[in-house]
Amino acid sequence: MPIPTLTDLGVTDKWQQKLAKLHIHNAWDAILHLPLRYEDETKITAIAHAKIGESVQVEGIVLQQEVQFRPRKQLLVHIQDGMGATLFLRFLNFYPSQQQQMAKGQRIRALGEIKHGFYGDEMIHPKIRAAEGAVLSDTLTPVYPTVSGLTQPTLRRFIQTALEKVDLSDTLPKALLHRLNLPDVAASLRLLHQPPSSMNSAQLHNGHLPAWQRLKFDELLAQQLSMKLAYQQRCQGSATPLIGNGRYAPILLEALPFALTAAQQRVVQEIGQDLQQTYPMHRLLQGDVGSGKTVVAALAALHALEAGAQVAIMAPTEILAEQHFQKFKQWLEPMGIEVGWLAGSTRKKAKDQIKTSLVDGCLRVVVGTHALFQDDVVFAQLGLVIVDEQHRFGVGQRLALKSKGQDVHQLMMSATPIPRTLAMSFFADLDVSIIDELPPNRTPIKTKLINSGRRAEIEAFVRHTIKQGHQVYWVCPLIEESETLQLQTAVDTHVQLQAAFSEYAVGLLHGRMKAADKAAQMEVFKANEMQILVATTVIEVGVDVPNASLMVIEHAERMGLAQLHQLRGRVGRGQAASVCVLMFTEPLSDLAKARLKVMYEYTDGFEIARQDLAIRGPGEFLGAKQSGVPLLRFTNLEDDLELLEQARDVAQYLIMHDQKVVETHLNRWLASREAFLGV
Ligand SMILES: Nc1ncnc2c1ncn2[C@@H]1O[C@H](COP(=O)(O)OP(=O)(O)OP(=O)(O)O)[C@@H](O)[C@H]1O
Repeated sequence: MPIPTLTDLGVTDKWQQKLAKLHIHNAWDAILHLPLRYEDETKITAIAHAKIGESVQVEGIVLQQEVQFRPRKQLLVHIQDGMGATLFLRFLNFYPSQQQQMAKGQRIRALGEIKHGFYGDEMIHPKIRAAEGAVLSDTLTPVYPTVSGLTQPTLRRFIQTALEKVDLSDTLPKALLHRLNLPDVAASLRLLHQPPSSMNSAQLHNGHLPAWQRLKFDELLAQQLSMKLAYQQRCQGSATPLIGNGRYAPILLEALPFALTAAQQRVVQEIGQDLQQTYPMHRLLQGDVGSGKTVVAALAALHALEAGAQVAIMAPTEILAEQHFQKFKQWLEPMGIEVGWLAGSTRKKAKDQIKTSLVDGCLRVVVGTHALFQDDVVFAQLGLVIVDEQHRFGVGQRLALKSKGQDVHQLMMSATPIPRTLAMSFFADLDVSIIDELPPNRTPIKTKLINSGRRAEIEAFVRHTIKQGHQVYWVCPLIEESETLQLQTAVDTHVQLQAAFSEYAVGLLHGRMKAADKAAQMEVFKANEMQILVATTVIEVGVDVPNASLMVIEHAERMGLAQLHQLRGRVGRGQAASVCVLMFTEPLSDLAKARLKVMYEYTDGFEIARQDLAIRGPGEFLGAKQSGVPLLRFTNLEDDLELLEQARDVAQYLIMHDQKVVETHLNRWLASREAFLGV
């Protein structure tokens, strides 16, 4: 049965516009609009028994009513219940009609929270009704999130009608629900919208309540089903299988100054197998900072090249793309493979040349930024796309890239470790390879938390580090003075450090510099012709200078965990013992303290990501808005891992054995635009 529209429910246009603001577009949306809290109008509480902080309904006769003008205009009503106890009702805004309703001698009911006031116990702005003829309701009264101009009774009426008109027969088989110990969906929804008076708010807001578990399960199941179907669809798609002939990869392995770690070997194999399939690879390569993803990407590229395909490597910033470009050139050109470069700042003539050689197929490998997505970049035979830091690219860009070559193989790399729960939930349509091992002989990075007042000590330590032959990053969060954020500018710091370290070369790198200037600074730093590099967070991702062993981060308290972890990962990449100094300025917020503590205690990216998730919640963690990652509405992934695992298994089972259930369940859940698809 189709889901009724709002018009079917008898909601007029005027109200539909209000409901749209609450993201309610049809009857199912209305049903999923769950109460914020509940009011108890099922009973009358004796004033003497009402506790401070409790929301109750009392009944009494008005003893006195008074409009006061100091300290501000307010209406004060004093009532007394049948047992002789009294209570004040206070209104800061009021109408003459209310004054009439609460005239002296009237018997009224007041519903609100009991507070301890100046005159004694009181309710502020309680809901008032005449006691005469009033009945007690059978169920708790839901209070919904609403918008101005849409009152609770009106909204309640719409939702009530929706509950009556929508076919709430269960989408899941009884036996399955029984096995999972979940209640039926209609009962669950009715319970949350109209709970019996025997329940209280705490019980109703407990996520472990069977009714909540059922909604969460349904939501997770719908998510898992649609991702699995997307995955199936991909597996039915066609892509050119890339069969490597072993011509290039062994040459690179031979030339590297190190042997691959076991983890690198494993993921290279996983990728190699994917590339040989007739459907497109969508693989996410995860590895902590410095775990050696670049060489894995290069081996994947060589595999595709051996099979005669073209390869595009894309990074989110020019500095990172440039670095990949240099590495790929260094590794591939000795084998006679030319590597092209295409970024926003590339001059038109050079761009045109690259484009021509991509379309005629002479150029087999190109590295660049999102400039690679432009419509006029056409490939003769694109077979593999490698996207670094994939979470930084919008979905739109990824799709644009997909359209470059019919169903090309895609390898996405991420140094932001995604905790298992999130990966399982949101990347169920991707295959994931994890490099869970760092190259050998790395000395763990030592993290020090130092108050910015102790700058002189830090400078002494910088000098000591340089004397040992190593280099230093000095990171400042902003480049310009901002009144609101009194952050020290990188430009100022550069001047200061130049003065303090006049015997050394001190460079500067910030986001407003031209790409070529940035690249030039990096080159000088890499060659150790510069000992200190003052930088904004442009160096956050991917910069690889193994000789740098000290990182100083100013105003670390202002940065997020993922960013700090990425920054810290710029050191500890060689064999020297590395140190990361997190400078902070007091006072510290609780959040800042929590973050700095995590940075001090953990170095493992996955553990930091887990902590980050716990501190910020999945929404912010994933940066849903930018990444377009769909979010769940009822489920809290940290608490509901078990449900997620069940939903995953059930989804797998249903897809194989019960198409009908899959269809009905998805039909219902996808009807809500604001459900997990979140778009
Ligand atoms: N198996 C290995 N043994 C020793 N060194 C390695 C190995 N693999 C990579 N390296 C070196 O480790 C450093 C880090 O590698 P790479 O830049 O690929 O890291 P990454 O995973 O891309 O990290 P990030 O996300 O921080 O950029 C590089 O200098 C690289 O040459």
